Amino acid sequence: MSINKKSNRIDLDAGDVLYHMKANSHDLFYIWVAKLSAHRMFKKNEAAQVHNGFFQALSQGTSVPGLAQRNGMQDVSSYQHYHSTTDSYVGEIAAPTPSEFPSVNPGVNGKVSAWLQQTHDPDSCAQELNRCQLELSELNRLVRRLQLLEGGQQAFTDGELQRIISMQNLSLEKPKKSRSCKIWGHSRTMSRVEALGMVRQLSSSHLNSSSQLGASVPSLQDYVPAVPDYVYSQLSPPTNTSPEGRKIQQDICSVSQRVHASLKSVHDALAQERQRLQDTYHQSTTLAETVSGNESRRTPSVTDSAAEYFDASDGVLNGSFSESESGLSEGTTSNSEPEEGHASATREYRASISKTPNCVVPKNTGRRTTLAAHCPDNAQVGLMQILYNNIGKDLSRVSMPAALNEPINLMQRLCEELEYSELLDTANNTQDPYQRMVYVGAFAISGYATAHYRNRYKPFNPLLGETYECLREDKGFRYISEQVCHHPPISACHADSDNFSFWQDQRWKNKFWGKSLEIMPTGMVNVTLPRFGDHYEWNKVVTCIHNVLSQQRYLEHYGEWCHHGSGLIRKWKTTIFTNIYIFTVPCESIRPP
Ligand SMILES: CC(C)CCC[C@@H](C)[C@H]1CC[C@H]2[C@@H]3CC=C4C[C@@H](O)CC[C@]4(C)[C@H]3CC[C@]12C
Repeated sequence: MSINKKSNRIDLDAGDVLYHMKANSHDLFYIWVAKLSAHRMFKKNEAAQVHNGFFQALSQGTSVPGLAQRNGMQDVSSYQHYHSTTDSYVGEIAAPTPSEFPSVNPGVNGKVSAWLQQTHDPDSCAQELNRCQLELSELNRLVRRLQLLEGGQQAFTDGELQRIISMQNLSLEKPKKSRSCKIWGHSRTMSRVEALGMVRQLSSSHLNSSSQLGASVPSLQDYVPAVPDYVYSQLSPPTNTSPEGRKIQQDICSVSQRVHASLKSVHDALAQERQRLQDTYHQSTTLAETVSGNESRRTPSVTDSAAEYFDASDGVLNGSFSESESGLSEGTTSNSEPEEGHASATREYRASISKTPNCVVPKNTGRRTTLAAHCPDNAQVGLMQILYNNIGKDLSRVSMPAALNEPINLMQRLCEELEYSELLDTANNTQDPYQRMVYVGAFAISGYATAHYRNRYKPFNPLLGETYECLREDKGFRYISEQVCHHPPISACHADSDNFSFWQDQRWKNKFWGKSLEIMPTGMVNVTLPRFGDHYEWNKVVTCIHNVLSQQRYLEHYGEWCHHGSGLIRKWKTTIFTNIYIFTVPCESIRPP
């Protein structure tokens, strides 16, 4: 979690998802921060506690608290303790010392806690059980009311029971073809005394005090099966027909169904967790067989960096790290394929637009079609190790191996945002202002088109004062840019053509979250269309490099994107999930008077 007091912002890294929240007032901000901190502390303790339970269970070979319920309720006391601590939001149990679990090393402990932290909703079971307890109290109340209604008797005494049994001529012999006996699994006939004892216990102790209900649940389950249906049902023949009685019966029915549903969901959740635990266990044992000596490696802590790009340093390659660690092995060869595919698609597209009458595209520009140098294979670069060695440091000061770089700098990369400048040409030749806006909007997101293929290398950070110029005769524009600030890095650029002018000065802010890296651009992008005198302006969305250290690296672009055009003001809310879909929702469209 990171907070920004000035802007009342809270950023939360929840593993797969990053949440960005902004409180409307300072008070609200402080309340949120206090609650989130309390929650985080609680979660930490809870993880330590459950973790503790798991290891105790593993080392002692007993069942886990909570699961114990299903395994015959032997461990009810520990379950209740766990439950009560989660309720009161107090985590009194400290993480176990390594000596408590001699068989488990700290690395594994850390992994298990991390695993537990990722559990979908660890306290949903506790909530569900709480709800269940309330429902059972309600059920108890309803049953008692029904009893009162039916005869004003709260519980059966020995004498009363005997009287009822003799009066009603109840049979304590098991009926031969009874189906109910199958349900409870009884194979012998009960004696009169046994039946009376059980019914008495059931009626007096378990249906009496609602406050004890939680504690009595296990014994209720123990006893209820002991009373065969055929005896119990005969004790209270369905004589009651009053509307209130019927209503209570209906309520009992619906509350029981809810209890059943709650218990079922708890059961499902626990079964799911069990499965997950099993899977993780299998995975880690297979991994442990292939990778050795990983104990000392920890996940890097979340570091906040106001800086952006790392200067490259040659020869810092560390070939000793495993492929899985560097996260760059996969796609080394396959990566070229999509690049090629993309290049040929681009060529085809260019060929198709060159046929359009509007565009005059010189066929042979003499420009190179590929970069002079190939990207080196950076599969062996141990990013993890580099980050470990620099935990807590400002990442902008950390030297990164040049093998991580593509052979272009950031200003060149920014020039690629003009790859689909035909959209602006078309906009400048479109009469309908709304259509123009659409073309400009399409151009604004076209800059992200390569994001899917380009997530393995980073551009070089330009030096202060470095310039880059690009003449695109084929597209009819010229582009110039300069690095105007080194710390923080700010690149300014300007492009001109007959159909448009384009300029931007972007400052990049980075946030490293441990698993992902967020790039937050600040500054506006501007486009003017000379034919109509339109001026469009928009901000850039956040680019997030997910799984920055692993093989499943992918880029995601998200955020609110406001797009203003002269004559029209349109706000778009845009979320772009690279490789999946681009989702743009126009929020407002106002034509000023
Ligand atoms: C080498 C590994 C570890 C990291 C790779 C980082 C790559 C994917 C990062 C580093 C710099 C990033 C670029 C920085 C700035 C911009 C401009 C923005 O308007 C669109 C995204 C874009 C173009 C980013 C795309 C992703 C990017 C290229």
